[in-house]
Amino acid sequence: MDDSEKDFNLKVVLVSFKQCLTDKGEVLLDHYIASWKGLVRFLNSLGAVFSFISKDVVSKLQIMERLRSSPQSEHYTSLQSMVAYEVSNKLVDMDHRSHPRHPHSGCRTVLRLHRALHWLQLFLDGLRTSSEDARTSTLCSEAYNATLANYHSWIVRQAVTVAFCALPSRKVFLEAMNMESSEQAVEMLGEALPFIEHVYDISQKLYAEHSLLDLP
Ligand SMILES: CCCCCCCC/C=C\CCCCCCCC(=O)N[C@@H](COP(=O)(O)O)[C@H](O)/C=C/CCCCCCCCCCCCC
Repeated sequence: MDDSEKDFNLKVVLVSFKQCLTDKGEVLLDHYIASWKGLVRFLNSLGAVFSFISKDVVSKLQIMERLRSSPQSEHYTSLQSMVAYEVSNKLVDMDHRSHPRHPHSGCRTVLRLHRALHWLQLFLDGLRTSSEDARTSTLCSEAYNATLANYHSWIVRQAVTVAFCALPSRKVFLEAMNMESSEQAVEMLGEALPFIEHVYDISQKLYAEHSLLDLP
């Protein structure tokens, strides 16, 4: 793991998902983007084998940041306002088209990150509940096969499987969280996971209500 990440505090990143949520159950995009930027920073610390993943996430975050700084930025303060604006203005490609008219809509872009958040939720819970000798590649694969793999091509799935082999041990992962001990790291995961789950569940319900879960 890259030494420059020694000051990386994953707790700040994971708990930052709590800041995404308002009392009214909105998911704020600025905090959502910031949380993902923190995850990318951790991903980059794992080495170049994950760069193809990191580049994809960064490209999606750049799309969202462009929308947040555009003349329409007021419509992109939350996932809820984004969905309402893009759906009502027909800015979302709702079916499988060979030449999408809105390949970089916020709804489509966030959906990819939303699916990845489900992977993260399952992976972190696996890390939290698994035995000390559990293989992180297995934890990652199980979470991936239950989530993102359903939306990826064969070639992406193969590349991901190879990348998983480069993952550090569970012990190294927990140490990377810069907590006092593995036990405290596991405890922190237990504190942070509900926030991630809540963001995921609200987003899932929002997308399902607007039939956006299968955007091409
Ligand atoms: C103490 C534990 C801390 C764990 C923190 C982990 C931080 C992980 C950071 C990011 C997670 C992965 C994000 C993956 C986003 C994938 C988005 C996606 O599905 N993109 C595809 C679809 O986009 P469009 O083409 O439709 O625009 C894209 O086609 C695929 C790109 C290739 C990358 C996909 C790989 C997914 C791997 C998921 C497992 C990541 C393992 C990271 C190792 C911890």
